[in-house]
Amino acid sequence: MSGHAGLSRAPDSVTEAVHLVLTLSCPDRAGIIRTVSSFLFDHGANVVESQQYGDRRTGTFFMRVQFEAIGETPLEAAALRRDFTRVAEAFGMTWRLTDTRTRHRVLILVSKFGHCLNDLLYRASIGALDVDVVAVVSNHPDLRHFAEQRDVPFHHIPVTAGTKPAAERQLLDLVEELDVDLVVLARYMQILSEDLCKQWEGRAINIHHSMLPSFKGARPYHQAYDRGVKVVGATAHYVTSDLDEGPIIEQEVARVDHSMSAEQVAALGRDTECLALARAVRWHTSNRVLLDGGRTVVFR
Ligand SMILES: Nc1nc2c(c(=O)[nH]1)N[C@@H](CN(C=O)c1ccc(C(=O)N[C@@H](CCC(=O)O)C(=O)O)cc1)CN2
Repeated sequence: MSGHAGLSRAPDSVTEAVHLVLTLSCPDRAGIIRTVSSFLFDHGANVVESQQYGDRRTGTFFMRVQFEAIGETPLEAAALRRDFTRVAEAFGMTWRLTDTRTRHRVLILVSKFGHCLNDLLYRASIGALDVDVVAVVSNHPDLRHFAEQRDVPFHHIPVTAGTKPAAERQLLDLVEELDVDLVVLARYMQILSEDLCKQWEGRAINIHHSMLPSFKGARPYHQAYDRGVKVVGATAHYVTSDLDEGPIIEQEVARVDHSMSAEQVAALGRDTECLALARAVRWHTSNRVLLDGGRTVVFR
C-alpha cells in the first residue's frame, strides 16, 4: 500500500486537464489562505476549487485546493512539493499533494452479503466511481461470481479463530503485492486485528448497517426493528481497532414505519448502506476527506 505523501502512481494519460489537489491541516492562524493562494499563483497555478474550515473546537484549520496550470506550461508536481515543504514547515502543516488523474487501487473485502460489493463493482464499471478494483477478497466462496463476472480477481481467504493471524498475513501480502491504496470492508464480518488497523490507518473504510453510534455490534437491523425506530440507516467510517468507533465519513437514512416487517426494514437499510459506502469511497478517493481527531472534515 503506497503510503507516501505524494502522487501514488504516474497518470496514464496526458490529455486530461492536469488538476492537482493540495489538502492540508494545521493550527489555525491568520494568513494561511493568503500564503497558499500566493504560493500557487507564484508557481503558475490557477485555483479551480477551494474549500476551507476552521474547527473552533480544536483550533485546527483544514483546506482543500484543486488547481490547474495557467496557460500551456505544465505544473511540476515534484517542484511544487519541494517548494511547498518550506511553507508547510512554517505553518506546521500536515499535507498531501495528489493528481486527480491518478486512480486509487481498491481491494474490497466481503463475507456473504453482496449488495455493497455489487453496487461498488457496478459504479466502478460505469465510471461513477473513478477507481480500479484490483481484487475482491472474502472469507467465504459465495460471492466469487459477483467479482469474476466483472473480470475482477476473487481470492477466498477462509478465517477461523485459529487461522485469523495467518489469514491476515495473506491479506497483508496481497495488499502489498497489488499496491492497494484503499481497502473497503463491504459487509466483511471479521474483526481486524489492532496491528492490521494500524497498518491501514486512514486507508480502510467499513460500512456499518446502523446509524452509529446507535446499534453497534452484531445484527443492528434486528436491534433497530425491535426498538421500533422510524428511520433505519448506515454509516461509512474509517476502520480502527475500536469496533465501529472509527471516524465517520458518511451516513444515510430511510424512513420506516410500524407496518413494515424486519425484512422490509433490512431491505431499506441495505439501500442506505450502498449509498453511504459509495459516497465515502468517492470522497476518499477524491481526497475530500480529512481527519479531525476522531471526526472527519468532508469537503464534498
Ligand atoms: N477492527 C475492526 N474490524 C472491523 C470493524 C471495525 O470497525 N474495526 N468493522 C467490522 C464490521 N462489523 C460491523 O460493521 C462487524 C463485523 C464482525 C463482527 C464480529 O463479531 N465478527 C466475529 C466473527 C463473525 C463471523 O465469523 O461471522 C469475529 O470477528 O470474531 C462484528 C462487527 C469489520 N471489522
